[in-house]
Amino acid sequence: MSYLRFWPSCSGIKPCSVSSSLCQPSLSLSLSLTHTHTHTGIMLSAVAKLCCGISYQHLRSVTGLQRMAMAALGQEIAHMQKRGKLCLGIRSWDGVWSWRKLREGEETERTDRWSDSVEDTDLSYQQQGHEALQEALDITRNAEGWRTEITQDSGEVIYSKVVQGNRKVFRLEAELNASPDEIYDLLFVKVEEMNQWNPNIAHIKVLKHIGKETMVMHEVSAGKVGNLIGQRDFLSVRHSLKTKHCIYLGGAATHLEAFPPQPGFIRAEDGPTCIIIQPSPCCAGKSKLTWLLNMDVKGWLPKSLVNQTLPQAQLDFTRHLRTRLEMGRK
Ligand SMILES: CC(C)CCC[C@@H](C)[C@H]1CC[C@H]2[C@@H]3CC=C4C[C@@H](O)CC[C@]4(C)[C@H]3CC[C@]12C
Repeated sequence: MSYLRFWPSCSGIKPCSVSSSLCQPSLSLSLSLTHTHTHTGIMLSAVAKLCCGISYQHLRSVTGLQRMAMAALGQEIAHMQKRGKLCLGIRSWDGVWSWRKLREGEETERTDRWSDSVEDTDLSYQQQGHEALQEALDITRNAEGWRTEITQDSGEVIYSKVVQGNRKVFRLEAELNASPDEIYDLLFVKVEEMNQWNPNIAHIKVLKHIGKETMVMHEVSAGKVGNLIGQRDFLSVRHSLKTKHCIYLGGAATHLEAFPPQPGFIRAEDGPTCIIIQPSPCCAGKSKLTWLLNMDVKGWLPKSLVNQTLPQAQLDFTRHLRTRLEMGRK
C-alpha cells in the first residue's frame, strides 16, 4: 500500500507499549446485560454466582484482558444493583474483589468495594480505548479492498472500503503544515476547544480524564444546512499513544451511566476510529495525517446519503484544522 511504503516509520510499529498482558485472548465468558428486565437480573445473578462458584480457583490465574472483562462485568453488575435493577447476593462477588487483592500480593481482607469498582471503571475505559485503537489500526493497515473516493487539489485523498457489517469506512490522508506535536495538541490536549475552530462541532466536553492518555467525551455535531444527516451526539472513549516516531489517537463509542442518550438527540457511534500523525520524512514542521472515519450515524437514512456526507465531513474537518494551524503560526 502506497502510504505504508512512503511512510515507513510507523508501519512496523505495533503500538502496544501498554502492558503486554493486555494483548491476551479474550475471556470466553460473554454475557449480554439488559438493564430493563428484572428477570434478566435474576438470571444474571444466578449465572454470576455459578461462575464464581465454578471458577474461583481459575480467577487466581487469569490476567490481562480476562481480568479487565471480569472487572467490567463486576462494574456493570454493581451499577445494576445500585439502580435497584439487580438484586444480587453481593457475597457472591466477594471472591472477585478479594481475588484482586490476592493477585496483587496484598492483604487478603476485602477493602472498600466501592473504590475498587471506581478503579475498575477506569481500567475498563483504558482497555476500551486501547482496543479501539488496535482495531482501527488493523482496518487502516490492511491494504486490501481500498478504492479511491475523492482526490482534492489541496492534497487530501480519501479512500473507502466496506468492512464487516457492510459498513463503509473512509481513510483520509493529508499533509499538514505542522509538527505531530502541534496537531496532537489541538486534537487531543486541547480537544475541548475544537468547537471554537470547527463550526461542525456544536459542543464538546471531556466528561472524565483517565490519566493523560484516555478520556471519555461527549460531542455534539452541528445540524447545519449542508449537513444532511442532521445533528448527532456521541459518547466516546478517546485514547492516545505516543511512540518514538508516531502519534496515534483512537476512539470508540462507549457508555457512561450518568450520560444516557439525551431526549431529542440521536446518538451516533463513532469508531473504532484512529488518527495516525507521522512526521514528514522530507521536512521538519510537516506531518502526514491518516484518519479512519468509521461511523454509524444511526437513524433512518439512505446509505447513499450517509456515504456521501461522511467523506465531505472529513474534508471539512481537515479544512478547518488547516485554518486553525495557520492561525497558530501568526
Ligand atoms: C456527518 C455528521 C453526522 C458528523 C459530522 C461531524 C464529525 C465529522 C465530527 C463530530 C465529532 C468529531 C470528533 C470529536 C472529537 C475527536 C477527538 C479528537 O482527538 C480527534 C477528532 C475527533 C475524533 C472528532 C472527529 C470529527 C467528528 C467525528
